Amino acid sequence: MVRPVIGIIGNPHLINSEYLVHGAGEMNSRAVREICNALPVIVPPDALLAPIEELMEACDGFVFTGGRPNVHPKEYGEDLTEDHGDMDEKRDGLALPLIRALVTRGQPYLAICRGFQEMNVAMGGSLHPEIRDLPGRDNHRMPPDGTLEEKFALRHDVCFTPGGVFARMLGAEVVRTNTLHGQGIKEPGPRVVIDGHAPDGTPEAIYIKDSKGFGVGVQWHPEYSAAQDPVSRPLFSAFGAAVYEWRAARSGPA
Ligand SMILES: N[C@@H](CCC(=O)NCCCC(=O)O)C(=O)O
Repeated sequence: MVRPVIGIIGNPHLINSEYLVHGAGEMNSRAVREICNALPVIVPPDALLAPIEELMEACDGFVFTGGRPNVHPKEYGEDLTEDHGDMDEKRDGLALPLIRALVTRGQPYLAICRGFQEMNVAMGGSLHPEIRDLPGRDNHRMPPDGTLEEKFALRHDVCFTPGGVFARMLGAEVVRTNTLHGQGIKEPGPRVVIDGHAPDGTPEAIYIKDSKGFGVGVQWHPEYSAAQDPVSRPLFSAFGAAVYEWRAARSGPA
């Protein structure tokens, strides 16, 4: 059986402070393989190496992964400050136009954490550089120390719009998630629908109004222990079903 291909947008990492590699968390590939039943392919986060037109033909769907560097504020019309932390303009240069093209085409994608923020910016929204500094907001950052299990521990609820896209897809109006981010949505893009919030009001789940295809973004990390998590499994399953439908519509049943 020829499985659909899901492109997993990677991140740059320096090995020994000198050797640049492009990679993505194994947990993303595992969720794509085990739940979506698709072939995971890690995509270099550089549009010069992986032009989006070629990517959209080579892959049936995409996962926009998390990443420590932030989206450059110039992408939403703001000046860079120290608060914005590290940047990755090459990834911005691939992810933002790719998301816009996927929305236009109706090709499936799942946006996670930085990917969620890229989705909002790509569609005309803005970000706040440090949401824990906002009145009434909690600290959503990854614990600086501890085990991976502690860093990805479930730490807050997400409340979905009753009867909305996420509530129907995940079969619940309130779910429990992890949280590993410092930035967050400030203003949603004109077509960005915020369908889920944390108790402190932080946007946690979005989709694009009047989209032709499957495309959702989550601020948390559903890829962690996805096969065992009651929220992650239906999320990746719905994404996988959309990718299979895309593949079947393009070239017959996979
Ligand atoms: N940089 C953004 C997005 C956060 C994110 O994607 N976190 C996952 C990586 C966690 C880590 O390696 O620190 C933000 O901080 O909001």
